[in-house]
This record gives sequence, structure tokens and C-alpha cells, in this order.
Amino acid sequence: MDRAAVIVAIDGPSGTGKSSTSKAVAAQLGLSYLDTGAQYRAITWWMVTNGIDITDPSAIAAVAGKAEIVSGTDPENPTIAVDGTDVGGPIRTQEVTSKVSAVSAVPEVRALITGLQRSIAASAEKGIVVEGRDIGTTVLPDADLKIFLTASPEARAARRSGELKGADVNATREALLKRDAADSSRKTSPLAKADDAVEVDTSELTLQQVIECVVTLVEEKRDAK
Ligand SMILES: Nc1ncnc2c1ncn2[C@@H]1O[C@H](COP(=O)(O)OP(=O)(O)O)[C@@H](O)[C@H]1O
Ligand SMILES: Nc1ccn([C@@H]2O[C@H](COP(=O)(O)OP(=O)(O)O)[C@@H](O)[C@H]2O)c(=O)n1
Repeated sequence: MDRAAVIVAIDGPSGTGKSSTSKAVAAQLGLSYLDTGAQYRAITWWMVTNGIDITDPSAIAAVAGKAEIVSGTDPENPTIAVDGTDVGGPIRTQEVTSKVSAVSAVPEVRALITGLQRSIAASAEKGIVVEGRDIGTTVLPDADLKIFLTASPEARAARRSGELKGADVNATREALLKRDAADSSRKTSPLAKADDAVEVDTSELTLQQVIECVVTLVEEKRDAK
């Protein structure tokens, strides 16, 4: 008999290990993978490229539906395209990173992207690991397993500046905390831990340990279904 699809929500602030953990868990268990941050980055990239004033929420809301965002959900090769163009590289620039919180706070943007996320999750035959900020609270409140990853600002800044070669750790830490504050304080679907999420502090854990912890939790849920 085929196993029932298992839905896993992984939320938390920047640099806690969501993407690396989610991709590895999905690959190990044969599940699909969705990076919802990449979708918000993609719509932000589209706004910037089309000269939309991102300080004006009504200007963003008016055009939010124009960008066609397509996510590839293979954990070995996740992709993100806007209007048929691969934007995997351009969505990681500092410009997009500094503007994404303003765009993702606009309710019309969230409504569109949340709808997209739910339809992707519903069509994942074997199940899916979805990572973001509001997956357990808003997008997939009935997920089989919810994980909320945390880590100290120091650990997160060190990880992020390790990726951005030559970046100053203090500047990275400040930018990251500023984005967390914006994401946590917005009115619509802020970054938050769901009441029924399992919280894992990754500050002192290796990536491998976090992956093993989440794989074990998913297997327990899957076996109980
Ligand atoms: N437990 C960990 N220990 C050390 N480095 C980690 C750990 N988890 C993730 N990393 C590294 O930190 C960086 C940020 O991880 P990422 O998965 O992109 O976080 P997020 O998706 O939460 O922003 C990556 O370079 C990743 O390899
Ligand atoms: N479910 C989600 C995922 C991301 N986001 C927004 O998208 C931004 C980028 O998300 P990301 O996961 O790529 O961020 P990093 O992990 O790279 O720091 C976040 O700072 C949020 O503003 C969101 O609002 N809701």
C-alpha cells in the first residue's frame, strides 16, 4: 500500500538552517521541497525590475498578480522562475534581500503566494517539506509535523557571513535582526511559532544533527498515519 502523503512545515528566522535542513530531509525521505522565501524574493525581484515603488503598499498590491511564479520542488534541484525566466541567482542579491520584508508584508502579495503554496502542497503525491515563516501558523495549519528552528543571533550571523564571502559579521547580524523584526511585527501572518510546533535550537548542533532530529520526527509521524 502506498504511504499517505506527509506534510512537514519548517519555520524560523533567517540563518537557523531551514533551507539546508528542509532540502536534506526531503531528499532523504523522497518528499518534495518548497522554499517559500524564494517565492517572496521572486516577487520582490519582479517589483524591483519593473520599477515599482516598494515603499508604496498600494502600488505593490495593484500589480502583485502580474508576476507568474513557478517553483520546482525537487529537493536535489529546487528552481524558481518568474514569467519563464530562471531567477535563482538574482533573487539572492543584497538589493532583493533588503526589500523583501516590505513586499512580503503586503496582504495582497501574501494572499496570492499563500494560495500558490497550498496548491503546490496539495499536489505533492508523496508529501512535501515546506519552509518559511508562517507555514505552520497560516499556510498549512493542518501539517502533520511542525518544526520551529531557532539559533542565537551570533550563530546565525556567523553562518550567513560565511556564505557571503568577505561580509562583515556585525553588519550581517544587524541586517538579519532588522529583517527578523520586520517579519515578526507585520500585521498579516507574521513570523511566529505555531502552538503545536516542536522548537529546535540549532545554535550548538551541527547541520547533520538537525537533519537527523527532523528525519526521526517525520518518520514517527509517517508511521503513525
Ligand atoms: N546547524 C548548523 N550548524 C552550522 N551551520 C549551519 C547549520 N545549519 C545551517 N548551517 C549553515 O548556515 C547557513 C544558513 O543556513 P540556511 O539553511 O540557508 O538557513 P535559513 O534557510 O534558515 O536561512 C548555510 O550556509 C548552512 O550550511
Ligand atoms: N513564508 C514566508 C517565507 C519568507 N517570507 C519573507 O521572505 C523573506 C526571505 O525569506 P528567506 O527564507 O529566503 O530568507 P533567508 O532564510 O534567506 O534569510 C523573509 O525575510 C520574509 O520577509 C515570508 O514573509 N513568509
